[in-house]
Amino acid sequence: MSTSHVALPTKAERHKLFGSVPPIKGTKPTEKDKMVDLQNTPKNFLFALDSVGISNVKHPVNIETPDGIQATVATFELTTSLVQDRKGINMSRLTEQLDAYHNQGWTVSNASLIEFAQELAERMEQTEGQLTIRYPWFFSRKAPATGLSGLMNADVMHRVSYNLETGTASVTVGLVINVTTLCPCSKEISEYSAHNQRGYITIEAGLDETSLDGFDWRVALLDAAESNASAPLHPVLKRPDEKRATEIAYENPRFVEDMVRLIAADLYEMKQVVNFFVECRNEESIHQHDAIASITFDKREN
Ligand SMILES: Nc1nc2c(ncn2[C@@H]2O[C@H](COP(=O)(O)OP(=O)(O)OP(=O)(O)O)[C@@H](O)[C@H]2O)c(=O)[nH]1
Repeated sequence: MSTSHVALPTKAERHKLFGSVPPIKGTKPTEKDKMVDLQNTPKNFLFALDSVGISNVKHPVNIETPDGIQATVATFELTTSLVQDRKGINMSRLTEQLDAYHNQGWTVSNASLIEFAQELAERMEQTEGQLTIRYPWFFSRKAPATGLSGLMNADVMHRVSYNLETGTASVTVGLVINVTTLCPCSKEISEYSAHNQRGYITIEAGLDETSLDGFDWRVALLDAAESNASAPLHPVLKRPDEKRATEIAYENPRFVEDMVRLIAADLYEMKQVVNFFVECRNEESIHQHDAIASITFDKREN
């Protein structure tokens, strides 16, 4: 029988039917100033912590880029250090600060992220404020022969921390970008053709915070990845472009090992980069598995 013409119980009755019950008359205080503040009751809690906070916070943001302000959606991780004699941090203050910045028309830049991390430490009454932001960054890309353009994107990571005791900031940035890699071995041994694949390049770089003026690290890291690949990817390719892109890859064969070494060389030469991590993962087209290579390097130790 159809229920479309039958009068249903009210919504409140329906909720009751499905098990909802009214709130009890409780005994615990409901006013904030009468509630126990567990987080701030001092005691020896055995250890200080490096980092405590919240992750996976999705938020709209405006990002400062070389092509102007870009609106995107970012995922935040907001944390602070924690002293030994406090049980916990006041976590609500993290999203409270994010909302305050958003309402003031915040534009994300390296300087404003450091300012955010410093304010986080002050607001949370802890030594160090830390935040990591990840977002898709869009940039224009022209086809190699016709020059037709389209938008590409790379996944960007920007991590900053600010230490109130030393008054110093630390900055780590990163990028994940896809490229074409063509197998040197396959090119060498085959009568014709060479297998090629989509490579996933991950770069993370610690930056010297004092030498960043005029340095757009997104553009620099993107160039390090793409200029050392067999070929970059393109959103729009007509036939003359496809021919050129295919030939460029054939002219520049790369193993995963070649990729990470060549990118490492570019990062080694960037004076703003202090230390770095590079990984290349190829989704092999002649195997079911991936090929991987990585390097971690610190210029201060080498
Ligand atoms: N420290 C801590 N807080 C948690 C945890 N899980 C949930 N919470 C959060 O506790 C928060 C509420 O506590 P506070 O931020 O200390 O609230 P409050 O003391 O009223 O805030 P202030 O007025 O800023 O001092 C909520 O945002 C919860 O999400 C946890 O594992 N550790």
